[in-house]
Parts: sequence; structure tokens; C-alpha cells
Amino acid sequence: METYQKQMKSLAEQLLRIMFKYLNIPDDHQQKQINWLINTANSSAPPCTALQLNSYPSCPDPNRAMGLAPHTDTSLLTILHQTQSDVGLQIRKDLLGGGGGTKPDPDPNLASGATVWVPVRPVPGALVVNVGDLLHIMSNGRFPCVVHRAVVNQTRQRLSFAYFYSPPTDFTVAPVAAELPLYHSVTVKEYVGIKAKNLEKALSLIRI
Ligand SMILES: O=C(O)CCC(=O)C(=O)O
Ligand SMILES: [Fe+2]
Repeated sequence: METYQKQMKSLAEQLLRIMFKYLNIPDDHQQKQINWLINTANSSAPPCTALQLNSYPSCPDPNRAMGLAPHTDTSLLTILHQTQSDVGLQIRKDLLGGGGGTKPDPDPNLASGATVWVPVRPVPGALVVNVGDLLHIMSNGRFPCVVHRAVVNQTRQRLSFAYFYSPPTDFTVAPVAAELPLYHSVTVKEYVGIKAKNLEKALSLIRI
């Protein structure tokens, strides 16, 4: 498990470097803001990480049970390993391709009228990477977080490993390299507090 977590940490940090490069952050003070992300190895504040093992028992009537309710992850990134070939993870389609502030913030409890759930089929040897709320904020919605859920299987138990990667709790999260920031800056601790009280409304509550 320890080796797995080390590998996931290194992968998360490589992915974040690539994603932040894509955001074209100029070499000015904003660079300092993401210094922590670019050079965590030299940082005195380690990232907040957690490996969550999810077990979904089989259910004779899957339509009457939910494995994991719709939500967005609070992390910067979540790296998910699905152990079975069965579908379990689903993402909400109305948010695909969104971001950039042109779409409303994700709300897992929106009326489900036009909502389509798209299965994320496990690919052998492949991992799923979910963008979490904190990366949504830092990228000003250019990397949008995605509402997802897990459904249960009629005959088989399903397992998944979710590795959550976040900055330290006193790290201030704010849109970087954004001409028109859509979100107020907030520490990770503050955001976690807002989400604990307001769940799906957290992103809209820090909207400028
Ligand atoms: O089991 C899955 O596929 C999803 C797990 C998940 O979304 C989570 O742990 O936050
Ligand atoms: Fe999740």
C-alpha cells in the first residue's frame, strides 16, 4: 500500500505540472502561488493525501440502491483504480466539456430531468483521473470538476481505490493566470468547512 501511495503521489504531481503548464501561467507573482505545486519535494508543507478503499456489495435490485451518491471530489486530483470489469463509476454528462465559467457550477442535486449518466468503463491497466473542486478553482473552471457517482452490480461485489491529492490545509487556493477570476481565494481548510456545511453549493458560494 505504501508503494502504491508513493506511485500515486508521484503521478498526481506529474499530472499537475503538465496541467498547470497548459494553463500558461506567466513568470510573475502567480508563479509563486503555484510554487508549492511545482516543487512539492522542496516544500516544508506536505500535500494532503488519502487512499480510500471502496467496496460495493452486490445488490439483487440495483435500481433501488446507490453505491455512492452523486458528488464532486474536494481534491485537486483523484486517481481512481477500478478492480472489476463491471461498470460502476458514472459521470454526469451535462457537465462534459464545460468550464471556463460559461456553465453554472456543478450541483450534484440538480433536478435530473435532462441528466444523462455516462458509464466510465474500466480499461485494463488504466487509471481514471478526476478533477476535483480545488483544481476547478485554481484553473478558473478551465479544468472543470465532474459530478460522478457509483452504481452497484446485481451479482458481483465491486472494489475501487481512490487516491485523493490536495494541497496542505493552510494553502490558499485561488484562480491562477485568470484575467477574470470567477472565484474568491480561500484556504483549503475554509473550503472544506464550506463544503461540509453546504455540500453541492460550495463552489457557487465562493463565486465572485
Ligand atoms: O468507486 C468509484 O468508482 C468512485 C469512487 C469515488 O467517487 C470516490 O471515492 O470519491
Ligand atoms: Fe468521488
